[in-house]
Amino acid sequence: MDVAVFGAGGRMGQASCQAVEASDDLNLVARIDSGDDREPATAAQVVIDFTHPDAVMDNLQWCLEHGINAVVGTTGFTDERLETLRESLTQAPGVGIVIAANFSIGAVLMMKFAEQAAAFYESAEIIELHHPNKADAPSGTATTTARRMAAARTAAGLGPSPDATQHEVPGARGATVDDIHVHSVRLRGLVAHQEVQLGAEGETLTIRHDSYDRVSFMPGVLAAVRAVPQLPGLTVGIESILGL
Ligand SMILES: NC(=O)C1=CN([C@@H]2O[C@H](COP(=O)(O)OP(=O)(O)OC[C@H]3O[C@@H](n4cnc5c(N)ncnc54)[C@H](OP(=O)(O)O)[C@@H]3O)[C@@H](O)[C@H]2O)C=CC1
Ligand SMILES: O=C(O)C1=N[C@H](C(=O)O)C[C@H](O)C1
Repeated sequence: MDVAVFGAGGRMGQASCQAVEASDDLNLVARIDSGDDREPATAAQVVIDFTHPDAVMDNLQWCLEHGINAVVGTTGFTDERLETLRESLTQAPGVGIVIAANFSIGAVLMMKFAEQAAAFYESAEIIELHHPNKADAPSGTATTTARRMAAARTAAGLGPSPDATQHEVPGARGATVDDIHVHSVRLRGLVAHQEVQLGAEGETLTIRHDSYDRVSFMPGVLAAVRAVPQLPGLTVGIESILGL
């Protein structure tokens, strides 16, 4: 299968190019960076996009106009953006887009376990920790985890986590995503890490995932690349591709 990488010179783009080139069944036909002509990518059946939240929607519009499938790891997907893509996909029959906030197997499992556990604990908070060159906060993984946990909590009849704070320095309690507090650490030496902390009377549960190297994302990226031609429309997350 012929593959193009958008954001090829970036951290994830470089790792993706290496992974595609190392695969017997995939052929890297274009490396596209900001300002490059995308024309060489018209030879691809699948585009991998690891660019920037400000660039990704335009890139995907281009893919749809050219009938090219896409595997997208770039963050910044709001419900509105996903709805825009669903509408655009109706004009591009047969084309598939897979978007995942995190392609590492451990992170996919961490999100699933956190969602399962969320219904059983009165308190829940998320701490995400990343390298200091990351453009966005909170991370896409933390936002996705918080939304899934919040939905599970609501379904279980739980309200917001108990919190008697009345006086705080602004930001001390982090951001809130669907009523779940999310704390973002940016630290030289880190790659991508997340801890979900849950608490009930007399016990806590911590679910932690660490990506120490960007190779950790590649099995998930390649599984999505191989699957997307058979997945017309929008697929969010790779759980179904991994058979979870
Ligand atoms: N889903 C997942 O598993 C993962 C997702 N990510 C996400 O992937 C994204 C990229 O992360 P990372 O690789 O660390 O970032 P980098 O900044 O290292 O790389 C982004 C690259 O995209 C290029 N770029 C920007 N705009 C365009 C465009 N319009 N067309 C083509 N290339 C473009 C940049 O070029 P220039 O510098 O010249 O602007 C840069 O080379 C982020 O949103 C990040 O959160 C990261 C890791 C895992
Ligand atoms: O920018 C990163 O590095 C990462 N971005 C994704 C996110 O925002 O969740 C995935 C992973 O955490 C690494």
